[in-house]
Amino acid sequence: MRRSFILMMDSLGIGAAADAERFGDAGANTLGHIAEACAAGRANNERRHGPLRLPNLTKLGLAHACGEACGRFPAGLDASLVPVAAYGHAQEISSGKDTPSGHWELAGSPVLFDWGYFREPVNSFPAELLDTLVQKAKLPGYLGNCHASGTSVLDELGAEHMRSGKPIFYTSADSVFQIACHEETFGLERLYGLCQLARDELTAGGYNIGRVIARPFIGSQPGSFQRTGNRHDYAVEPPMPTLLDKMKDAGGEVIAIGKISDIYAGRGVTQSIKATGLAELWDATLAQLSRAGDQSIVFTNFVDFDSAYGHRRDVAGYAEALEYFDRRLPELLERLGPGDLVVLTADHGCDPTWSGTDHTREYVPVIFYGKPVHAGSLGRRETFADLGQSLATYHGLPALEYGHSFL
Ligand SMILES: O=P(O)(O)O[C@H]1O[C@H](CO)[C@@H](O)[C@H]1O
Ligand SMILES: [Mn+2]
Ligand SMILES: [Mn+2]
Repeated sequence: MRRSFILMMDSLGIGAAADAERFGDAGANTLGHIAEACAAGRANNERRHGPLRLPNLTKLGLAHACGEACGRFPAGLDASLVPVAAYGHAQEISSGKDTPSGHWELAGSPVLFDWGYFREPVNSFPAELLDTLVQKAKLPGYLGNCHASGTSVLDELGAEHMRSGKPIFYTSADSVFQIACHEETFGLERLYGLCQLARDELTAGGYNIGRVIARPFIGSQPGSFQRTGNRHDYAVEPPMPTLLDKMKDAGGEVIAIGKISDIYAGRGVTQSIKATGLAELWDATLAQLSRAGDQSIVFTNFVDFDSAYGHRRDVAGYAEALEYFDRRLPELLERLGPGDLVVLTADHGCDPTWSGTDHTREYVPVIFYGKPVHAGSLGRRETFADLGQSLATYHGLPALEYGHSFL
């Protein structure tokens, strides 16, 4: 029985990529800087303190991969452990450092074209697009129309949104059109309808925008507003066939957990399972140990690293989340069958010590663990697609257009 469990640790970069300068990210290092802050006692909160404790991830070679990627072993982690998995780091060939690019490239479909972006910090969106949305969705107007952090924008405009019924439109350095609306006063279904309309208008208008994202929230006043797990991404489809497509076409299973199905616009997914928060994402993943059949890919996106800690520049929170992830890992590793493969990777960086609130262009970890894999260093991989190509090889699927298999 051949099965792969892909654990996508969203935003866990392990060192500035060779082309990071182009993104203003030379020197960024998500894992390295978190470890450094922890070791220096600068990442304490009510639940964690002191050096970063990741014994299980270190045993799999995460720290060694980071050391090879950036030339410095992450502070406080155990360099004497000999990794029991194949480990390395991968460079991204896609033009952007966004979530779809990272996920699609991993699956053999890099984004070699440039996305459209809304670059202006204020008045970011074209007036004709906004006018069309107001008119077609019968809106009383809109708020925002700027670059913003999705939590700060709620503190600034959430109350006005509740009073006026005007949706909050905002964007970031990513190719995104985000819409924040109150789940109760505006309505969740109405928000989804508005996002679908925005998706259609952006596609028809040739704006080349990767995603529209519904950002529903609850609460009654600034400071108490909270985004909910009903976030929904409306992505365009990957430009070429992916590992997921090939598995589905071959009659196998592709079980997408969390945001995965949204990110691939449903393409190649045979079953989509919703889960919110690291604990639920882990539970849903582990449940597949006894459910997924032969020739299946179980693919989980652990989004919280990115959305709850990376973008929020919350170093202690990110460290705490990594330690939680590390504690759950044995529940999977100890129950693997002889044909099970565990893959750990990331889609980009989001260094919580870096300026701004955007992603960072970094190498991502490549970790393959299981009986079919020889432990040891894989070194630097030229593209994330090497992961997908290796999985295609493992499952006996037709080759992907990009990537070299290391299996
Ligand atoms: O600040 P929030 O809303 O979390 O936005 C983040 O999430 C979006 C998708 O990755 C990006 O635009 C990024 O900036
Ligand atoms: Mn991401
Ligand atoms: Mn992000």
